[in-house]
Amino acid sequence: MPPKKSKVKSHDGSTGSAAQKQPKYPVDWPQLNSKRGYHDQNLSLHQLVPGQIITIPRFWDPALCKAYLQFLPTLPLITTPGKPRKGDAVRVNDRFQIDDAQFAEKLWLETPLRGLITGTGESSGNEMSPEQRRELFGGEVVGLNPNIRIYRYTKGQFFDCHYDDSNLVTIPGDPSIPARTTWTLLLYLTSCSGGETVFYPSSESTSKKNKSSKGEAPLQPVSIAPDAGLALLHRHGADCMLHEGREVSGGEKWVIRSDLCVRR
Ligand SMILES: O=C(O)CCC(=O)C(=O)O
Ligand SMILES: [Fe+2]
Repeated sequence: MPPKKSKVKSHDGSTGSAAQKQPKYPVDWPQLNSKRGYHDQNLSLHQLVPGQIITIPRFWDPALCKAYLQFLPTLPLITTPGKPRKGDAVRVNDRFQIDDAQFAEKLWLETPLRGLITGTGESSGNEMSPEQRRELFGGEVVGLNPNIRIYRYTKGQFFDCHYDDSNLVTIPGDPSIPARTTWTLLLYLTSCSGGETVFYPSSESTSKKNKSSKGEAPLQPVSIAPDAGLALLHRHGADCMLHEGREVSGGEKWVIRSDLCVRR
């Protein structure tokens, strides 16, 4: 059953909350090049809902997930303050948020992500022209949002239905790049019970991209179960699908969140 849509759209609260201050120290993230490396993994983009949801199974290997799962609990995660800001979705989890352009760049350059997104490193399928890639990702993808979020959901925690906003960001460098976020990146580090990320397609959000038309049977929710190493990308901003992170019923769900950025 799709959730009731409230009159006011809830947002992901990604522009930051006054209740959560930015840490001022550099974070010593574990190295991204795990022993097994990425090159022999036959990674590719899977368009689960064309133009809306893409998955990359086995994006991170088990050793890399493990290294991060040992490190991330040492960060000062903050349990959701009781009341969301007006217009923000109810999110009940533990979160660490930081503007870390260096780490965002590493995630972009030192993993297969750039190759997969720009088409220079894809090993199978998805032969797309540069124009098709621009159309799909909303422009020339130049990197990831420096705003990195780490989520931990334990039993009973969830992220209620919302839409993710597109934000204007600057990717530092020489020269720096003015950019806009177009797709959300969620990287799951664990598998767990419950905790699925569920999307509720509407004919408006999919008709342009998915050729569904009015009068067809109601579109079914699309559910993605957290799976260690799986990356999920979904379009956000004006064409974002309503979605939620369902309640975790067993184990822990750990996620690294950033966004694809296009040049503006
Ligand atoms: O944790 C999830 O499954 C969803 C997270 C999400 O929707 C968000 O970060 O905006
Ligand atoms: Fe979201």
